[in-house]
Amino acid sequence: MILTKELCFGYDREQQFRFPDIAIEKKGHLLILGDSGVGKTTFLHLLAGLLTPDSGTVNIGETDITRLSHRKLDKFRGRHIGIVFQKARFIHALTVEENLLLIQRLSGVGQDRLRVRDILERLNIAEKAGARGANLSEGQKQRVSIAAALVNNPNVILADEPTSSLDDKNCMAVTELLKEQAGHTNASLVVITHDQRIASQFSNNIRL
Ligand SMILES: Nc1ncnc2c1ncn2[C@@H]1O[C@H](COP(=O)(O)OP(=O)(O)OP(=O)(O)O)[C@@H](O)[C@H]1O
Repeated sequence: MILTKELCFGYDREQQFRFPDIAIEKKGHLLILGDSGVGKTTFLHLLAGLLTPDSGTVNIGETDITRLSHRKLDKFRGRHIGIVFQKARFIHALTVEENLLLIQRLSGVGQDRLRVRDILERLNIAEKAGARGANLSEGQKQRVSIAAALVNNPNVILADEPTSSLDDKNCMAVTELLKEQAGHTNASLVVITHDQRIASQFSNNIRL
């Protein structure tokens, strides 16, 4: 579950953002639409605890993440928040499987090879487990990015423009996949985008 209240943030004094309150239950989805520059990524980074608000709260389950120390927040994020970045972020010297195992180890949950295999199979990229980043297509990189966000079974999945570089067919498939995976792990899903194509796939959406 994710709940925000009266979130305000400014990179400087000139431009202050005030975000709408959101409340998403387990297995709930929210699509956040908005034109370029309105603050979508900023909002997502506040939800992920990557930025600290000037005021307001972000509750994930019972925890107000705005009150955690940096160290506790890093640990909390690793265990409970999965972020699908627009561009896949992984270590190219390692294989897909090694990258996912590393994410598990760094988050302190312990390595679970079966979970890694399972998530790769569900995302239809199991045959790429031994491949390195440079040898993957854009669509495959996108799926690895989703696998990386989901490998620790997060309570909240935050996706930053997950479909912007995809064609119509893959765009629909990735959105469905995110919703399906969120349902599978009882997670709350927040997707931010300026991609109007996916608006109809979400019954719950707001515009910034
Ligand atoms: N690190 C930063 N320092 C200062 N200003 C920033 C920083 N990051 C973003 N901004 C500014 O904050 C505003 C909102 O940026 P943000 O990336 O949140 O928008 P967005 O809606 O996600 O845009 P886009 O759809 O183009 O990615 C922009 O005017 C941007 O220039």
